[in-house]
This record gives sequence, C-alpha cells and structure tokens, in this order.
Amino acid sequence: VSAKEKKRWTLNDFDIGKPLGRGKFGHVYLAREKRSNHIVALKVLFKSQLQQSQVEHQLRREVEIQSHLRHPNILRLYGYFYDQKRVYLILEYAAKGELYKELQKCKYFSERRAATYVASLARALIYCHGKHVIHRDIKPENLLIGAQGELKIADFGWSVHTFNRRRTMCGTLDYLPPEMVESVEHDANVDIWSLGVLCYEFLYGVPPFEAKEHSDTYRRIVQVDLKFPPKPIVSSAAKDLISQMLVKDSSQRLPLHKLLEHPWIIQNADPSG
Ligand SMILES: Nc1ncnc(NCCc2cnc(NC(=O)Nc3cccc(C(F)(F)F)c3)s2)c1Br
Repeated sequence: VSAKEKKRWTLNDFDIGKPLGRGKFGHVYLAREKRSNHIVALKVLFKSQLQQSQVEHQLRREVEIQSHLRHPNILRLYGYFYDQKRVYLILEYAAKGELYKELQKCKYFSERRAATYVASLARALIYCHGKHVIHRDIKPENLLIGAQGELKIADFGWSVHTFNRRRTMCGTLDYLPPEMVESVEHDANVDIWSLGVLCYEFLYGVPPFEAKEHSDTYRRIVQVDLKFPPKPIVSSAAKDLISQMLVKDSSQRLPLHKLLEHPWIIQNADPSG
C-alpha cells in the first residue's frame, strides 16, 4: 500500500486473515488491502487501553517517526486509521514472523547467524541515528524476520526524535543500559548497549544480566557484571565485541560504524544481511 498520507483507510478496505501474534496492547492480523491485493499486518489497539496507559502521545510519535523511516531492516508502518473503539496500524508483513520465537526454538544462534543479524541491526540503527531517532527498545520481541530471512526492527513505540527523554519503566529491564536504569541523561549510545545485550543473547540464549529478582538485574546492569558461560563455546572475537559494547560510560561504547569493521563481524556476517 503506498503511503498516500491523505487516504483515509477504513476496515472495509481490508480482508482480515489469521492472527499473527498477540502484543501487550492488542492483536495483529494478516490482512489484504482489497484494491491492490497488497498483504499487510494489521495491529488492532483498543483506545480504552491506550487511554488507560496514557500512551496516546507515544503512539502518535511512533506513527510520525515511522512515516519518515525507509530502510530494509526497519519494518514499515504504512499508516493508521481508527473507528469508535480501536486504532489500527497498517504494517509491513514480516513473512517469517517473530525472532524471539525462532531464538526459543533454536535455543541460541550460530556465530554466523548472530553476526549477520547484529550487522543488519547496526546498519538500521546507523540510519535511525542519522535521522536523530533513537529506538530505545531493542530486544528480541521487537524484531521480526522478512521473507528472505532478513531482520526487521519493529515497534517504535518507545523511540524518540530528540535526546534525553525520560520514560516510565515497563516490560523487561534486561535491555536497558545503566544510564536508563539510573534514569540519567541518555543519547543514541543506549541503542549500542541494547545491541550488545542482544548479541550476547543471540549467542548464549539468555541476556547477560538476567537474574531472578528485578533488583538483582538492576545491580548487575549498573555494575556491568558481564560473565561469559563456558557453554556454548563462543569465539573470543565475539566476546571482545560484546565487551566493547557493554561499557558503562556511554561515550566509550564501540560506535556502530566501528562495529561493522570489527573482525568478528567481518569474518561471520553475511554481507547481504
Ligand atoms: N509477522 C508480523 N509481521 C508484521 N508485524 C507483526 N507484528 C506487529 C509488529 C509491530 C510493529 N509495530 C508495532 N507498533 C506498536 O505495536 N506500537 C504500539 C502499540 C501499542 C502502544 C504503543 C504506544 F502507544 F505505547 F506507543 C505503540 S507492533 C508480525 Br507478528
């Protein structure tokens, strides 16, 4: 569906198909736009829930930010519409589904698959940061897989245009860098930290600072209590990259363009992404 901003979409423009997934705020369905036969994903959100959680402004910001982003590793948000009780997001359909399910199934990824995903995420984040957009919520649940196996960052519900925005903590702490956990100023380097957490989880199947209690995860993050388990066996190049990203001082984290030149990425990432 071409994003003709003026076009007023309604539910009647779509044939609704199977449910694709269930998010916190609503369900996602496969759908086909009747005139073009274009396949999309339709996320249905209940206005009552959005009002209850006071996130309408975040949703508006997501739609605004996403309308300017065009990148092969960023899931398109073509537009939205609403009726009496619901808001509908018209999204690009990711044919191979949710990455977190794939990670649960495989337990952990090979170094080649992990490096290919990390490189494509780094390219997408370089693009976002170039437009002063920080995602701030990079985690497996927000990653989808396209028809050719390529990774797509989705759900910019937490992204911001400007820097140092406060945010209410919700969902898992695992991916938050120290500066966000300590709610101090933060900048685009927060996404580098989260990408480092993600790289660790791709290779070991669990995030690096996971703990039973919230308070323990909090302490492990702010102390950067980074340990590499003996199993599965992971190359020292991969550990070196992760150690350069999970650095407390955000200005000392490996810049994303340097990440793309790191030996582990050069040796393992599939150039096509
Ligand atoms: N196979 C698939 N192919 C395509 N999509 C799929 N699932 C949907 C992925 C999403 C993309 N973008 C999203 N955005 C939001 O959910 N935004 C959102 C929602 C509630 C509140 C808020 C806010 F108000 F808090 F910001 C923001 S969900 C699947 Br499964």
